Amino acid sequence: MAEKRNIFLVGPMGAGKSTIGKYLAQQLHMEFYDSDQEIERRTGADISWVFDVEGEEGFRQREEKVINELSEMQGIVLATGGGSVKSRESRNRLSARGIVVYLETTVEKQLARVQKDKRRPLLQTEEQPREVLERLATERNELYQEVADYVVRTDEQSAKLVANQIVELIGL
Ligand SMILES: Nc1ncnc2c1ncn2[C@@H]1O[C@H](COP(=O)(O)OP(=O)(O)OP(=O)(O)O)[C@@H](O)[C@H]1O
Ligand SMILES: O=C(O)C1=C[C@@H](O)[C@@H](O)[C@H](O)C1
Ligand SMILES: [Mg+2]
Repeated sequence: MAEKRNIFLVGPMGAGKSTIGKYLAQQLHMEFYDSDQEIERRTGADISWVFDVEGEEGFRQREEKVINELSEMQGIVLATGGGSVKSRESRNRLSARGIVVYLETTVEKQLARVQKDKRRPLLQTEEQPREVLERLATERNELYQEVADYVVRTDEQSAKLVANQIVELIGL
């Protein structure tokens, strides 16, 4: 039997990785995983708690381990954490083990989608959320581009329609 390809979604906070990933997995009858949710499941705590107790460095170590283990599976859709591409190891593993789709959006849309949500520790600082998101975009957009097989905009249509577009694009 042919190897079942994985689909890995990368992109910034509020791009829609978790939401679109679920639709995509439903449409393709694949299993859905989310690295943030997997870290929460394993620690029994939410992401903000892990950042508070272990620092971003501790969170990144957990994230790298979870992505390594999940990406070894076959036939899954994986929504990765927004900062996971900072790890060269994770970028290499994602590229080697599946089709990587970069969900691209604007800082404006990110703000509208995540501003009221208190679960993103990097936005719970003194710095204005817009400035944080712009800084992260400057640091990371080229990493998303580097790892991506496909780039799909998520600011112009609903999450369901974006999932349909991905199915057509990758020809599954
Ligand atoms: N294409 C879309 N159109 C409209 N709303 C969307 C779209 N995609 C996601 N959303 C909404 O934006 C919010 C954030 O989306 P989601 O949690 O999927 O982002 P994420 O990329 O997983 O972010 P994070 O990296 O922080 O986990 C959710 O409330 C979701 O319903
Ligand atoms: O962009 C980031 O660094 C993050 C994105 C989220 O998915 C979570 O992994 C966490 O809030 C950090
Ligand atoms: Mg998510």
